[in-house]
Amino acid sequence: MAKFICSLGVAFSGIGYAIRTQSHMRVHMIAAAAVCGLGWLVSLKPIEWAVILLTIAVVFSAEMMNTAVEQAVDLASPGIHPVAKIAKDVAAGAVLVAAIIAVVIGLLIIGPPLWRLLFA
Ligand SMILES: Nc1ncnc2c1ncn2[C@@H]1O[C@H](COP(=O)(O)OP(=O)(O)OP(=O)(O)O)[C@@H](O)[C@H]1O
Repeated sequence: MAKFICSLGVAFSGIGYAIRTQSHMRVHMIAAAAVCGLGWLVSLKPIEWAVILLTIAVVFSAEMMNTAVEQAVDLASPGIHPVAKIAKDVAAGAVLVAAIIAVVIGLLIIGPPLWRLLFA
């Protein structure tokens, strides 16, 4: 049990580090809060909330994995190296893919009811 609590502690510490140091992480959090607010406004169904929350989790996780890759690469290769560049660029690409898909999912799920609420 103590080991589990310790693992939770280090995981929360990792989340805190990402929020404190990564401006993109804070942008994702603001976007997630805005999406949740809009979801509440249009009264999403439980399954729609599930998809939105899963999407938010994927984006947050991708950003945190990107941060982990950046730190590991800086530790392993403090100098400029083409392989270090590839590792960081691919990790950043993963965040971009997740963020683009998240925007598409948000538009598909929240777009139609929001449109009706505003213009119908
Ligand atoms: N050691 C390196 N060798 C070669 N290129 C690097 C190296 N470190 C960073 N780069 C290049 O600079 C880019 C930015 O790297 P950096 O570590 O500054 O990330 P960042 O801008 O802090 O990313 P984020 O904004 O997500 O935190 C990388 O995607 C890569 O193209």
